Amino acid sequence: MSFRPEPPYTHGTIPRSAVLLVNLGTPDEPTRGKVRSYLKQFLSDPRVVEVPRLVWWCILHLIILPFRSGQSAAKYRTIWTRDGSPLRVNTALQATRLQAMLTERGHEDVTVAMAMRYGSPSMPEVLDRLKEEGVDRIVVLPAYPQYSGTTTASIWDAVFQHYAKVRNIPELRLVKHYHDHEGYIHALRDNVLAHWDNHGRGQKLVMSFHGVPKRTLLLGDQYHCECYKTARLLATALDLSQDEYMVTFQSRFGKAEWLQPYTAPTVAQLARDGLERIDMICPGFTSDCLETLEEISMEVRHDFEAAGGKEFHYIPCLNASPAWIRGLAEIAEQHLIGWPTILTPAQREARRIDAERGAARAKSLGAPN
Ligand SMILES: C=CC1=C(C)c2cc3[nH]c(cc4nc(cc5[nH]c(cc1n2)c(C)c5CCC(=O)O)C(CCC(=O)O)=C4C)c(C)c3C=C
Ligand SMILES: [Fe+2]
Ligand SMILES: [Fe+2]
Repeated sequence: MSFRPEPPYTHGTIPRSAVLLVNLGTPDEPTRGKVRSYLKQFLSDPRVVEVPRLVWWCILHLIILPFRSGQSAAKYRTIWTRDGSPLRVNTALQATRLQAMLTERGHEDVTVAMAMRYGSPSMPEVLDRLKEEGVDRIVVLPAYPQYSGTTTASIWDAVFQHYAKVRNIPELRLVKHYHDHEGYIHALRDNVLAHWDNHGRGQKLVMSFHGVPKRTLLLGDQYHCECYKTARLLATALDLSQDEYMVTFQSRFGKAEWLQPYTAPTVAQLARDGLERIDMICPGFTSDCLETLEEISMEVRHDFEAAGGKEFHYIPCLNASPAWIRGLAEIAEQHLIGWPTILTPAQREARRIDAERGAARAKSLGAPN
């Protein structure tokens, strides 16, 4: 086996640290072809679908991809923005703002980058770029507050698969979860309070999390418990009693049982029970995406109204809200601890000389200015 080529090693360079924000991924365009290739990569991941590979290959290629790609593309078209998929736009903005926030907090020697587990910018592409930039310490920060084998662990798989082909591996720290982190809970609370200030308050706050097969819970995945802990902490921060909020699970895929209660039928039942107004928040998604903007804010809204509900309020995700960027900076700082992210004057001077040397080397190799 041969390893990937390494950039030349120079004695005395100060390695940089990086925070890599990783989200799920999204198609490049809302077309059948692009959605198909995205779904193919996503749904071929054995962490996401735990069905024997040969059986699943047939189901995926003969049923799911031919039928779902066009249907999903049509849904993506309803949420697409001028700048592209909301998930990618929001994640990119979070990375830019996190970079600024960390610099403001004194961490001048940290690069913030973002990558997608499926699709682009891909993890191998971004990890290679960080190496070229002289990064030798990386905090991998998944966009998922709650740990799940289907999501967080799959990001780690991608990290390990990439570095299995690399000779000089950077120092790595993997953030497992932050479902109960103060910065995260406070940012959620601020979001809800801001919504209530502007639009008044509903009779119930429904907290909808992405579902996973129930089997994964029975086999030891802690995701379900972490969703409930987030919900409890948010309810406490908002001073809600038990009957003022509830937890549901959305986005069921396939015929197997997933975590219950399912969001859509539950919300319809609330309307039939006489609730006129509900507020919905999706705390497990840190960026708005297809699952929040289309499934919740369009489909579930329709289900609630069709069952007699009057007012359905969707509270947007944290996205790049100042409170959440502060929360992300605090989470990143806790994992950057001990790494030289704040330079001494001597290191700053050494870094300047490094940069000059790098520019001179690039010039001698004929790189444009
Ligand atoms: C097939 C099984 C799936 C599991 C298990 C699953 C878990 C899971 N997903 C997210 C977050 C997101 N999922 C998104 C889209 C999406 N999810 C699945 C399937 C599973 N997810 C599919 C097939 C799709 C694609 C859309 C569709 O065809 O329905 C997204 C949005 C992506 C976007 O482009 O906007 C997110 C985010 C979590 C957090 C999770 C488990 C905890
Ligand atoms: Fe999903
Ligand atoms: Fe549990």
